[in-house]
Amino acid sequence: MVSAYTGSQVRAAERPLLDRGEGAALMARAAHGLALAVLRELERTGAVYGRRVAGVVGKGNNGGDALFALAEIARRGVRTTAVLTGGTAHPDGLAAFTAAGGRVTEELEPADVVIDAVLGTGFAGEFRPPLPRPAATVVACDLPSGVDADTGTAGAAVWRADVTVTFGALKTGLLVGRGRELSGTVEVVDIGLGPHLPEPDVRSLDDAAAAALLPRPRDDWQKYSRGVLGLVAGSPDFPGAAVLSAAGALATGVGMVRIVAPDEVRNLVLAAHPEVVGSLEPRGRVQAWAVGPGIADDGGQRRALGVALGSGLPTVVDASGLEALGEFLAADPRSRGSAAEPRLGEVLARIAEEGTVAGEHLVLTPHAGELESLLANFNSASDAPSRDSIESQPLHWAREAARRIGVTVLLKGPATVCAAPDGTAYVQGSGHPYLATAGSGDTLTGILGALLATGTHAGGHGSARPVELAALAACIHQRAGRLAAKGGPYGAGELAQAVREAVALFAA
Ligand SMILES: NC(=O)C1=CN([C@@H]2O[C@H](COP(=O)(O)OP(=O)(O)OC[C@H]3O[C@@H](n4cnc5c(N)ncnc54)[C@H](OP(=O)(O)O)[C@@H]3O)[C@@H](O)[C@H]2O)[C@H](O)CC1
Ligand SMILES: [K+]
Repeated sequence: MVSAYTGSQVRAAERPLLDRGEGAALMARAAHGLALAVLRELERTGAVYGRRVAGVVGKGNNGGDALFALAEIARRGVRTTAVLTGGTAHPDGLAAFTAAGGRVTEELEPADVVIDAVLGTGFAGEFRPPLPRPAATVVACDLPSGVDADTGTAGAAVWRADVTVTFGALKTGLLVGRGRELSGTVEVVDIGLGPHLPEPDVRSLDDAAAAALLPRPRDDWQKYSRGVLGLVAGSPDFPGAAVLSAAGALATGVGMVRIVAPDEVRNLVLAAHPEVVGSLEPRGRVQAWAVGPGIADDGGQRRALGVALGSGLPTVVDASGLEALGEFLAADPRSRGSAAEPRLGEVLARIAEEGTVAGEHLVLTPHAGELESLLANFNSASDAPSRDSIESQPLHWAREAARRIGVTVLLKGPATVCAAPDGTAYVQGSGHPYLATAGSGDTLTGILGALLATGTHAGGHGSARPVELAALAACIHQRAGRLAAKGGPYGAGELAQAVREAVALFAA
């Protein structure tokens, strides 16, 4: 499991050590880690001796780290220079730098590697780098200067780093938003903060954590104990969405898929997957629902949405299902209140056959545009975010939507953010650009539906939270995207085989 922390969490973790007078030791560890990373970059591209490294150095401790690192690098026979952007600089760092032969310059001198150390976690407000980004390899000290360590937001001119060497713990802002795009390869240097770190702000599943979460069938289970997924998907205009989501579910592993769809859609699904059973209206018991890919604006599928939402079972709502949900929210005057309430449950109680409450078992899987409409419908329009702000602050808005609506949210984007109503959040950011293809989302809905059916009910794996399974679904989907991309671009129809391979990797 990868854990990430806000800038303030890391600064609070440093506090007891600084109070014990260990600030210089912390900075020495940070600087040493940074120096090693820069030396590695030099070695990767040739010799070390005689090369040139320049620092763009601010007046705070971030600049201090860089000056100590430059001093260490200079002792390896590298020519080092520094531009001091704040007029002053960390006094001990500057003394070490000049003692090692480093030169302060007015202009940035040509260099093989440039260290970006204008600002670190002390950054607040707005920032425009004092110089244009050089063509050299850029190594960011702690984080690219001007990236907000908590949110990942950054001004337009903030430099893109090739490598970011971050100290003490991974910062949330390097996982999401522009911070993710600007940080390049991220390396965490341990400076001894471990015992002082709180619960992480966000987590990300690595392969081991994904493998531990993956529901695995037991020898003595039959298809019903493995879990049955009810899939409400496809319409005469979009029959393929049903085929792709069924494929995603089957490739992930589930006891059975029951599809609720019009005849022509069912026939198509059955032709591709004869093991699927189906009907026009919801029939038979299921352990989870997946609702929405390609559904039409007709009474039957609306009713099925109501049945799913009213069942109290784990349910993923995607695509057209989200539109329908948005209309329900908009139509109910009680959904137009303050930000914190009313809860979705009050609205759903009217549309469902049985009363229900919203809860983390409902997983909405919007992209930024869909979340914009959902929140606009849910709130008084005045404090609903624009699509742009959702895209620049995906973690904030996924969390906020989960809290306001009272559900689990999987927000799609360059990095997928999964958030539960209590603020628990996961970020999965290792997809492949080819994954952005028509039908890819339908496959994801199938994957998540299967995980909810097998991973949350009492007869199954049982203990996983929907937010964890949402993160696992994103992780499987992204791994599948990378596996499928080996041979070049692909259509979503080819993803299912790669989903099976990804699941096999995690199950091994
Ligand atoms: N604390 C430690 O011993 C360790 C710290 N590490 C490194 O330190 C930085 C954080 O250092 P800090 O000095 O707190 O802050 P910065 O260096 O990031 O920036 C400080 C100054 O920048 C100015 N500032 C803030 N926002 C802006 C802005 N938008 N534009 C321009 N300038 C800005 C601010 O000065 P003001 O006078 O304007 O308030 C700050 O003084 C951390 O990132 C690590 O790199 C090590 O990890 C080791 C231990
Ligand atoms: K920096």
